[in-house]
Amino acid sequence: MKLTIIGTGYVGLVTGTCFAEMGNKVYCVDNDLEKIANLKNNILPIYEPNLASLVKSNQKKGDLIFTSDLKEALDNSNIIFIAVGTPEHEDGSVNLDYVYDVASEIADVISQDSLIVIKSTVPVGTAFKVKKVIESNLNKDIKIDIASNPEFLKEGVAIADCMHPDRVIIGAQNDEVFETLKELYSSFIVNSDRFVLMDVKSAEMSKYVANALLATKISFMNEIANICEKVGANVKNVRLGIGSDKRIGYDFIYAGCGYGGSCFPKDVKGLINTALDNVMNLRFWLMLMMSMKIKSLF
Ligand SMILES: NC(=O)c1ccc[n+]([C@@H]2O[C@H](COP(=O)([O-])OP(=O)(O)OC[C@H]3O[C@@H](n4cnc5c(N)ncnc54)[C@H](O)[C@@H]3O)[C@@H](O)[C@H]2O)c1
Ligand SMILES: O=c1ccn([C@@H]2O[C@H](COP(=O)(O)OP(=O)(O)O[C@H]3O[C@H](CO)[C@@H](O)[C@H](O)[C@H]3O)[C@@H](O)[C@H]2O)c(=O)[nH]1
Repeated sequence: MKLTIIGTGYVGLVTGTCFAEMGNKVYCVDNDLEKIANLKNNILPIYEPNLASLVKSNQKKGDLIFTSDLKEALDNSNIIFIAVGTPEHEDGSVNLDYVYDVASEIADVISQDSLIVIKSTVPVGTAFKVKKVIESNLNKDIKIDIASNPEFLKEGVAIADCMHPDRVIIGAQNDEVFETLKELYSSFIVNSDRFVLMDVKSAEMSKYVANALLATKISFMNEIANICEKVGANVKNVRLGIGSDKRIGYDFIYAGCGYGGSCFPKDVKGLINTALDNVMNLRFWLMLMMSMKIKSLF
């Protein structure tokens, strides 16, 4: 298959390279000219075991193309992944500027019917907004399909996570899109049970909920570690004791100094903001309505 990945950062570079290794032709686009120039010379912005050799061999074969020319990429592929950053604003809400900039840039240069796949971690509803931005800026008659395909790789074991995923979540609106993405991922997944197909919004939500639940496990264990220290118990033994219950599991209950990483802090805040924007406001609105009703009785 012929693909474009827009945003050649941690996620874009790793997934683009893995797709190329599986026999696809992949255009990795970035607007950071220095990053692209370096990648063309096999100079990588990150270290991941095995990544450098895969980049080198696939670039040599011509299956992995680094470019800043979005038009060249889109003219040659009709599955387009968006993998740009979604950092946090100061108030903890998600900064979607990079995502929407890419949507406008796609509309400017796209020349054929395409499937746009959102791989960046984005708040629920963003994929449909991206589709709207593209469609409202198009000046040609082009069909756009949209899908959500959140990424779950961990830094340090990114290639292994990408090549052997626990699951691949695909959120889409029609069977054709499900089939296209299942075919693309079929070389990573032999067991078809590991495809989780759903609607677009549930896929977007799943990514935040997974990170928030993992972060909750760690935070809970950190609190337990404090108590263990006070009472003379060893949290490492407690981890072994509770992890053997498969409903709890051994992973993500290692106590430490508090979770960090590039995603947990911002994604937990992202989910809180979604709740505040939706559920909390709704609660406020209902309370206001009720108090107005009570007032009207007197
Ligand atoms: N890093 C991780 O471990 C990880 C794992 C899973 C999901 N995610 C999510 O994936 C997304 C990407 O994360 P990342 O860590 O790869 O980010 P990153 O900052 O490493 O990479 C983003 C890239 O996008 C490029 N970019 C920005 N605007 C562009 C544009 N208009 N055109 C072309 N390129 C553009 C930047 O130059 C940069 O190279 C985020 O939503 C993140 O939350 C990250
Ligand atoms: O038992 C644990 C596991 C992790 N951590 C901490 O949690 C953070 C995140 O660790 P890890 O998950 O290994 O790294 P990330 O690369 O940040 O990956 C997380 O964030 C990514 C971005 O969303 C997701 O794709 C991954 O599935 C998710 O694990 C780090 O500060 C770890 O030290 C602990 O304290 N205890």
